[in-house]
Amino acid sequence: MGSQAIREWAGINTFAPATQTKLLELLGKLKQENVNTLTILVMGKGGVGKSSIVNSIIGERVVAISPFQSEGPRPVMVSRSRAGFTLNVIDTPGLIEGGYINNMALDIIKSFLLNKTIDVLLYVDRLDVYRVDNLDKLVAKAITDSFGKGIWSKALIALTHAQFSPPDGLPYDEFFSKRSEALLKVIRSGARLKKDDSQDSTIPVVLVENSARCNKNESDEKVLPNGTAWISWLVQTITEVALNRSESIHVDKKLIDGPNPNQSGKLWIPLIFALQYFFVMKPIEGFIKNDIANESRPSWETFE
Ligand SMILES: Nc1nc2c(ncn2[C@@H]2O[C@H](COP(=O)(O)OP(=O)(O)OP(=O)(O)O)[C@@H](O)[C@H]2O)c(=O)[nH]1
Repeated sequence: MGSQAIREWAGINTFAPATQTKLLELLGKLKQENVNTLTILVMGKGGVGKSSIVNSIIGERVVAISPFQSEGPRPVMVSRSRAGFTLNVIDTPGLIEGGYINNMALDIIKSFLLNKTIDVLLYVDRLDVYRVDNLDKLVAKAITDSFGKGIWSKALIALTHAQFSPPDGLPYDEFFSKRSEALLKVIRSGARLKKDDSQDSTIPVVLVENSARCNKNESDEKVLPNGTAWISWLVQTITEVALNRSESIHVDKKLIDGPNPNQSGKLWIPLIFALQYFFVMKPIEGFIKNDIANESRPSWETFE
């Protein structure tokens, strides 16, 4: 954002009064803990609702939404301030292109994030999906390879299209819990999180309905089919993740470049030389010495 003045977070005024009260209370809680800036990185596959969720949080149409791939330039950071608190939300391009990890997008995201600190990773996917597959695993792996396992301690998952009726009369909360479990399992596996890893235990999952046709309760708050006011729930969970004991992720050159494969290969060179010396050179040397010792001397070398 350079030296540009950060715009006032006016979009908060578009929320229902009850939601506004809750959000201001959460901002107060963050400030109480000396958190005056919060940077949220939004990532996920294409078309899952990443840009829509950015608009939903900011309360304005700040990034372009498209049923096809968004045309707007991304990554893009949207910053808003309110009562001395600054919120930065970074929207990123989808991580999958034609069935593969979009490594170019990943590189662009990494360079964009250089010298920034990620306080929360908002991993976005859809609720109305019945299976997880290898691509989900690859996305989780790509994120871990880029920012380290620690990023999952600062992560939460948002499932969009939450105003959806599960098939075959399956209860809504049951479908939600099955979908979350399946996604968490594949993410853990892709991110190589082990049972005793601190990142593993608590990746919260929240539901989001970005559609303008989202149902509202009597207080005019946008609600899920189970009655939960989701904007407050989302911001509350973001606040909890931001305030958890794990460190935010500072993206520096070392993190972006990762371990240099040439460098790590070089560590083996002295060992290989040592092994060669003891197991190849030494035996050959011994063999030659032995051979010389055993060699019967030619007659012309013998002085009588
Ligand atoms: N019904 C419904 N539609 C949604 C929701 N979130 C996003 N959409 C729609 O899904 C489409 C894709 O949304 P985007 O926000 O552009 O998704 P994205 O993840 O940024 O997509 P990429 O640009 O491909 O990375 C748009 O047509 C949105 O209107 C949601 O919660 N409910």
